[in-house]
Amino acid sequence: MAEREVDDSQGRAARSVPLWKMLPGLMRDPLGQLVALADSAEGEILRLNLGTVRPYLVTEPAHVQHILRDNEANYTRGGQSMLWRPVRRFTGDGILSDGPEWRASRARMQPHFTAKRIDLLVDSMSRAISDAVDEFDEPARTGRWLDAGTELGRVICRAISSVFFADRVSLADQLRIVAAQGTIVTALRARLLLPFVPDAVPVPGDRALRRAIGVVDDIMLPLVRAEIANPRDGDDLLAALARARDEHGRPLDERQVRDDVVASFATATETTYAVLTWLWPILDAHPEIAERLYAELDEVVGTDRVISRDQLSALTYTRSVVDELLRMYPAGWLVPRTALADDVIGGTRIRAGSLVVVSSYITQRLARFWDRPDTFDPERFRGDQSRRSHRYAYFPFGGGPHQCLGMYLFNLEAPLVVATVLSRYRFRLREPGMPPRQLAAALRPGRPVVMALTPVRERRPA
Ligand code: HEM
Repeated sequence: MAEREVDDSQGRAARSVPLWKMLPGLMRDPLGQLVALADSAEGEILRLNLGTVRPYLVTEPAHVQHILRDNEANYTRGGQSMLWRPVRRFTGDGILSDGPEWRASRARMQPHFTAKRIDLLVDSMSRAISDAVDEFDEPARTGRWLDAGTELGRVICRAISSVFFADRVSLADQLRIVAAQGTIVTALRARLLLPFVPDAVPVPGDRALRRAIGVVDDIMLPLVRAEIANPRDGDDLLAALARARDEHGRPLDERQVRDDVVASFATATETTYAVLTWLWPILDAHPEIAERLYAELDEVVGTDRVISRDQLSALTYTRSVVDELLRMYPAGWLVPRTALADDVIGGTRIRAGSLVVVSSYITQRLARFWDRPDTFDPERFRGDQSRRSHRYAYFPFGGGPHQCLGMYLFNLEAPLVVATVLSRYRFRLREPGMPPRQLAAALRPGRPVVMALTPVRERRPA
């Protein structure tokens, strides 16, 4: 199955895996095949031979740490990197790029997303989520089917919009942006799967991508222009970036503001939506875990509408369910880089200019680091068991200087959404069973998750 390249320079050459030989399995279950390959390599770095593109597949936690943190300067997201080049058509050259533009964006945005800053949002976010979840009362009474993804999109927008644009973008426009992002994520699949095709050569999805970017720009650009012309005092990201100055003391141009607000809103909604949509089929498939979760919610939240800070801290099982969701379905499953200079990792030589692929999905399912890796088991994240063998055996939010900016936001928002919905309603899926995984920029379910809700009990008046 694998051949070793001949190389007499420093470090040994990576074992080359001719992926075309595995094509039938790869077509059926690409991620499953890559996990099996990584398991059999026992930590060795592999070179996946896809013909014109030959990425290194790096799965060992210590090697992941080398790329994302210890020698991160050698591994860039800039240039022609897989995933990032097509993503930048939508998000521009700011926070999702690399080099000086990224550094400047990160420095401007970081203060908005610190643990301390996010902690101040507990009460307002909990209220916003409660108000959004109130809208399930009617479909729960009538038994109407709901698309979990669409409904979660609405709840998530209500939860986080104040962080991004105060009340400047209506819920309807936010939902149009979220829908356009869905089109973009899917339209980018061809570029993701065909990283060697230059931008000038059209691939399926290009037209849908352009149209969807147009939808976002039609909403955001006039707004950004108006904010720059008349800066506000607000502490939302849009107001702050519209007031910001670059290192020469000049205001940012409208493109810079648009790119960073759009990039962070898109990553915030897309990832949260993707992870939480997996929750329903998972709970449906594991009634004992669902019961345990309901018991905690019953005890801690009871009939309260708005979850308090103390209640949130007491929701430890809910937290573990979310952590385990992030292990098995990490939305940011693919973290590619391009090596700038030759390097040696664990004795294997990495050649300058080549693509290096790190994947939380693969590492978080390695049998050497995870007992029963394909079993959903929140107990892994409880008490003593939560001690990891290696920091980078679990890295749903990446690591090093590019570590997810929204980690604290997600860690606040996700348990609040889960607890608010499931303390009030039980659900029934229209189509039981786990959906296939859609390999797009985020790891989404490959079919809609449709469900009906029923109220747990009569609600206490507000
Ligand atoms: C389930 C939730 C989320 C997951 C799994 C996730 C995952 C990730 C990962 C793996 C990275 C590292 C990318 C890299 O190293 O190249 C990242 C970066 C990033 N994430 Fe998240 N993310 C999530 C939620 C959010 C939220 C809520 C926000 C809202 C602000 C956000 C904003 C960002 C941004 C702006 C970056 C780029 C940071 C940088 O390069 O400096 N993410 N995320």
